[in-house]
Amino acid sequence: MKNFAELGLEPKVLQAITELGFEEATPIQAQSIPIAMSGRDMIGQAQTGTGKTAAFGIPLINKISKDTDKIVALIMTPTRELAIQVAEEIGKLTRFKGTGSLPIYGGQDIGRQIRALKKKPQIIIGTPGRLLDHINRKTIRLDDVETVILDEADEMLDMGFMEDIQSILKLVPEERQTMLFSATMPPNIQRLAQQFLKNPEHVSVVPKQVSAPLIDQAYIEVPERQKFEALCRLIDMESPELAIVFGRTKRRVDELSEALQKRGYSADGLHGDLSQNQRDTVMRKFRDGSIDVLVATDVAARGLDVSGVTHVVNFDLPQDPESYVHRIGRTGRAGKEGTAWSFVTPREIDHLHLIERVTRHRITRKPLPTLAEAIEGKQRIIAERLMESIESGELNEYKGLAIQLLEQYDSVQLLSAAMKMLTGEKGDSEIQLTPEDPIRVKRRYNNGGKPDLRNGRKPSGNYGGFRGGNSSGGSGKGGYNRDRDNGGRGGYNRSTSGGRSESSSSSSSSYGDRKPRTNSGEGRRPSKRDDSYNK
Ligand SMILES: Nc1ncnc2c1ncn2[C@@H]1O[C@H](COP(=O)(O)OP(=O)(O)OP(=O)(O)O)[C@@H](O)[C@H]1O
Ligand SMILES: [Mg+2]
Repeated sequence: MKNFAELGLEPKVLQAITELGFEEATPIQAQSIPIAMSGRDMIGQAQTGTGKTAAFGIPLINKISKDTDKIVALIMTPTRELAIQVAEEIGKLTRFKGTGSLPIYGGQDIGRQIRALKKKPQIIIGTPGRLLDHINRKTIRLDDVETVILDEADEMLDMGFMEDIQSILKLVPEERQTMLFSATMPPNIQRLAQQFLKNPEHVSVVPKQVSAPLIDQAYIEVPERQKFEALCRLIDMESPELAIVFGRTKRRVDELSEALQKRGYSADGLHGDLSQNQRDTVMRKFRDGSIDVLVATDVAARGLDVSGVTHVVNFDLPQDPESYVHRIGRTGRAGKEGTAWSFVTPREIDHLHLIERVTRHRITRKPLPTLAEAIEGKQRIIAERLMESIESGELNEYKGLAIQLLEQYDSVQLLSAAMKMLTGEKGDSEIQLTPEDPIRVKRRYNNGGKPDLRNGRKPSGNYGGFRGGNSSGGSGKGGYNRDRDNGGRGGYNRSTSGGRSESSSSSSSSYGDRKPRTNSGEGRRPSKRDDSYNK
């Protein structure tokens, strides 16, 4: 583990890191920062939630001199939400240095962006489509850009941004530093790297397993028709702090979030067909904890960093094993533990085995939570809420009536009735969701071999597969393993308590939907990508 102070960063950057509560550099940070500071091009791969944003953000900010009013750095991300989230982290890191930065993404009023650009930010964080729009309008000039960062590069290419990225990169002076972060290294990423990076250093934090080790993974075999009941029981039993439930299609997400609300859960849905405003509102509520369950399509699978997400539920299995890794990676971040549950219909068991094979991780089978477990979980929460209420005081105005009631009824009986009401039972009204077809194993995976997760081709070159995949071309060491058994958290710690409030400032989240890889519903869109995210 490396201390940030050993990396030779300037004091104002170090101060910002301390303020963020980062104590030690994560492995990807410890390896990337010195290379980035040397000015070399680089390619980085590491597991979800291990701090890749700061791995490029810290050296970038360290490098920028304050006296310029030109755009000297460009960060590209696949979705609007990520542009905003990365901009926020950059904003925190530039706090003492005062470097200006601005997110530029589709769905936001372009006039407003043009006005903000007049304030001369030095770092632009944007989605490719909207960036190109500004470049064509000449409201963004790239002539002075010295550093380019591609975050989630494979995802950007998957979404059909290859041409946009190429057009943008061609406009950046050749004399520059380029850093590319990607989960996978399929041939098209390698081509992009060959075309635009100069002799890049590979940094790959190679895990034994593909997914983060702090995520407990389980599955429940459940018929399609019983999934909703299973979800309610699971939520009751586990009482997550914050949970993300992934559904396969937009219709599914709508139906599911509505059904959960009907049953009294504090849930809301997120997908690419919602208006920008609705998406902002849902994300803000989720970040500040005023909703506990976010039901989402894969739009929320990548990069999203919300602290306090203790549970991820795959209500529907994802099509790709890779998507599974990204989805569950929304929990178990920054050294915290998390739990991932997947619902698997009997016909999807093969698909689950495929996910296990590709991720090299066994997913434990667990029984459907029983009604008794669900009720017990619910009651535990109610008891906690009652105790919190007692501690908060302010009960005086209720006391008179309480005394009266106690004269009439037994205290246990009274309290039980109150608890029953508090469980928010709105009756177990029969809820039926429109069934989804089971996922089938794609032929390309059926060879029992190790598939290239993107292109159905064997990985070529030194590296393939997931972030930090099975073989690495990089200088990766033992990876980002936190050894639970010896009680150590070999990982990294935040000194501040973190918690929800930390991210609650990120009010204006917005998403673009990704090009779905599903075979139904939103997957049927013919276009290469959903232009709503960028334009
Ligand atoms: N050195 C550190 N110490 C403690 N926390 C950190 C450190 N670096 C980053 N974090 C925190 O870890 C969380 C995850 O970071 P980040 O979003 O950059 O992960 P990522 O590797 O990009 O994940 P993904 O693959 O999902 O995009 C963030 O909340 C970030 O603030
Ligand atoms: Mg990231």
